[in-house]
Amino acid sequence: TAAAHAAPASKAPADFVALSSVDPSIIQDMRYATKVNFIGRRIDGYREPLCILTRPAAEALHRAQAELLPRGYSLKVYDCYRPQRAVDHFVRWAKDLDDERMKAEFYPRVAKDRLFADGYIAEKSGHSRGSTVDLTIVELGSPSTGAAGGPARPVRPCYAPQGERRPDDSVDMGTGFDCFDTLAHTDDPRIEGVQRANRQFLKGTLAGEGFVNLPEEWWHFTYKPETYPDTYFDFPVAQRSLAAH
Ligand SMILES: C[C@@H](N)C(=O)N[C@H](C)C(=O)O
Ligand SMILES: [Zn+2]
Repeated sequence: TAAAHAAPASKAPADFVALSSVDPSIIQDMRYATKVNFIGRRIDGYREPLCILTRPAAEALHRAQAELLPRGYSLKVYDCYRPQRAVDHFVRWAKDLDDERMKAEFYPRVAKDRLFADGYIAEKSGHSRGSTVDLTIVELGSPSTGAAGGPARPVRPCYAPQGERRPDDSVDMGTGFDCFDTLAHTDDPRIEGVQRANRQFLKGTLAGEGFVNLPEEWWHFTYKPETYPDTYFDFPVAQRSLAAH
């Protein structure tokens, strides 16, 4: 097997693009640039709430979006290219077993020291290779929720019914984004009816454009073939990291 390459450069290669330059209609709700995520702090390396991807992955999302818009739906991305320093932040956080500030919402039923072993977070992530994306589907016309905004509310598990868990304009996928729980497994048999149909709608639409789903997470997809199948980039998430800047 080919060795994994680290890429320390502070700039992205020329074939990385801002998704908004390829498709401005795809909604962006970049959780790791905010405190609304499983750590509860902004993640290292996310300088701006910006979706960056390799051009082929961005163009494939654009094709998927072109199928969804006439049907009254839009894609919404939660995470795209993820610098290695962000993954290192996840790893550091995971070792601090005393920090469970977001457990009650994001991983109530999984021990913190199992999150990597159970496949919910990776020490070497496909996101750092630039062709992996976390995303959902939004029905056009739904009131935008904005992850970081909204009034204070009681904390509820990410697998609580849609009307009880953290507000999100996503169609009902049965859990929220980054819900580290077996209920987030794409084909979990307890997910039925509209929720199962919504997961299949997302997976089927993206599969048609070359994306492969991670079975542990209904929201996680990798475009194949990857432009950089074994390079883990570390440039920050910022416009100025991109060649066109
Ligand atoms: C952390 C979550 N959003 C995710 O992307 N998990 C996979 C396994 C990864 O870290 O690559
Ligand atoms: Zn992911």
